[in-house]
Amino acid sequence: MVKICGIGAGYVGGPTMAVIALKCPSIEVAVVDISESRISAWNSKKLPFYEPGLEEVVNQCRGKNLLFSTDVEKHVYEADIIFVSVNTPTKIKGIGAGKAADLTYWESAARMIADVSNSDKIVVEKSTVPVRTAEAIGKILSQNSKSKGIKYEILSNPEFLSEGTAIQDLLNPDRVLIGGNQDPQGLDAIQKLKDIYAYWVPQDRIITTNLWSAELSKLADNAFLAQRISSINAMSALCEATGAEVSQVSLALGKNTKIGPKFLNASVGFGGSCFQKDILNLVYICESNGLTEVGNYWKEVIKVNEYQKSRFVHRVVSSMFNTVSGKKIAILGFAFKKDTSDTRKSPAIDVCKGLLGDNACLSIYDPRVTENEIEKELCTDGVEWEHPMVSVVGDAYEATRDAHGLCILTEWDEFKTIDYQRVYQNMEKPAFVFDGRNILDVHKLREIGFIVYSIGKPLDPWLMNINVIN
Ligand SMILES: NC(=O)C1=CN([C@@H]2O[C@H](COP(=O)(O)OP(=O)(O)OC[C@H]3O[C@@H](n4cnc5c(N)ncnc54)[C@H](O)[C@@H]3O)[C@@H](O)[C@H]2O)C=CC1
Ligand SMILES: O=C(O)[C@H]1O[C@H](OP(=O)(O)OP(=O)(O)OC[C@H]2O[C@@H](n3ccc(=O)[nH]c3=O)[C@H](O)[C@@H]2O)[C@H](O)[C@@H](O)[C@@H]1O
Repeated sequence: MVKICGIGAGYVGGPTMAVIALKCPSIEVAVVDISESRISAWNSKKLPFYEPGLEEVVNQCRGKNLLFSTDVEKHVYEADIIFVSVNTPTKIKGIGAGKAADLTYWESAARMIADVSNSDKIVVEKSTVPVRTAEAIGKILSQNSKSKGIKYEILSNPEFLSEGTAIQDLLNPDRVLIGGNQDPQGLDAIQKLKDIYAYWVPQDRIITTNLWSAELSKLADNAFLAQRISSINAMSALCEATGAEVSQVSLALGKNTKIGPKFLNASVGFGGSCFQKDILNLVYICESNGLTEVGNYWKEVIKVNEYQKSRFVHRVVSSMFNTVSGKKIAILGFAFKKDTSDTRKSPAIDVCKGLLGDNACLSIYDPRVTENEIEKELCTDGVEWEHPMVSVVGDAYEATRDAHGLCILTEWDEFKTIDYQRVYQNMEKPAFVFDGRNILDVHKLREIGFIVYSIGKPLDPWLMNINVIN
């Protein structure tokens, strides 16, 4: 029986390994992590994060051919194939700080693999890594196992799932990308990994390339997606200045088959743990290769994203008579997108911090994010949570009661069906709505009496003559 070990039980490692276990009943899958709390959550009824469909998949396989353990060494020792899905955050200090990927976790996993292994292994890079990481990992593995005569084959098999739709994405991927050495051993390893995916993925969706193309394709993929969002967000600012409507512009663009309709929703800015970190990493790689202009090109994607978030905060403050000091503002949605409990790099963090900087009182509601998570994100730099200006509440009506304004920061479906008439009655007047996700019906809200700002839509007459100073 083939044995797989997945190192890293996070948003990628957990769902990916669970789907492999589901689709390959004859393969034993062990998911290991150094975090005891993560592993005990995977072994409990309440999984470590919310992801639609994940619980069902885990419940079908856990205790059969899927197990979660902190006994990292044992399962690495026993495995034929090791998937490494550890975190690769942006470095916060030292050379390349603020841009380069921090490969500490990866290197420590590689050294541990070399230490405990006693048989040949295929090591699969699932984490997103800088191009040519496989070369470094290969050296660490081979140099540290020389005396044992073990052969390692390294494959790059980047993950393209999106949070909120991870299970669907894994069950029915657009494509699976496998990069490997183009020599007989490398091609043999590629075939072995292809055989696993072939249990459920059609052959023509499994693409094979050399190692460096696979590693770089993942960074390019995220950079292209984020670039589309920054492009439409840049257009949204121009729409507001000219009377065009960004959703109509998106529709027109999306009907061009050369462009396509996806990733054209203007928003308060993109979030999530990866877009920013992967673009910064790409910029660093460009600069390290002397390609300053190329790096500068990609940097602009992040700059526009920062601009979009601060533009939103300025709209809120300037619309409300240039002061939000002491005013209650309801924040609806804190996750970085709907259908996830993940708050990493959520635009809500910067918007909340911006409003708190202007002394607003925030009442925050998110259907899936806990108070603990919100506290962790907002209380950086040793700030105490006993923040009299922030409260986390259990529903949208409570959040909006006696508020002067409400901000939609995540596109949760339930925010579309709130009784806005009731919300209006219970708010201070004039009552403001700032829709950072363009999910509400602006005309209906205006009929109720709200003053409405919706990203990239024609401005409310109230807001027309207010200049946004950045
Ligand atoms: N979150 C996402 O949607 C996607 C993430 N990725 C990439 O996948 C990688 C992982 O991302 P996430 O799952 O979001 O991160 P995560 O932070 O949720 O999970 C990483 C896990 O690895 C564990 N870990 C770290 N070092 C370890 C070691 N030496 N031994 C055992 N466990 C160790 C950590 O304790 C943590 O639980 C990153 O490179 C990311 O860029 C790729 C596609 C999608
Ligand atoms: O490497 C990764 O981590 C993953 O990053 C993204 O997935 P994810 O961040 O989970 O979610 P997305 O749906 O891409 O959304 C990212 C952010 O962009 C925002 N967004 C997305 C689409 C859009 O049209 N407009 C927009 O503002 C979302 O609200 C969210 O804040 C990519 O879509 C995945 O292919 C990739 O595997």
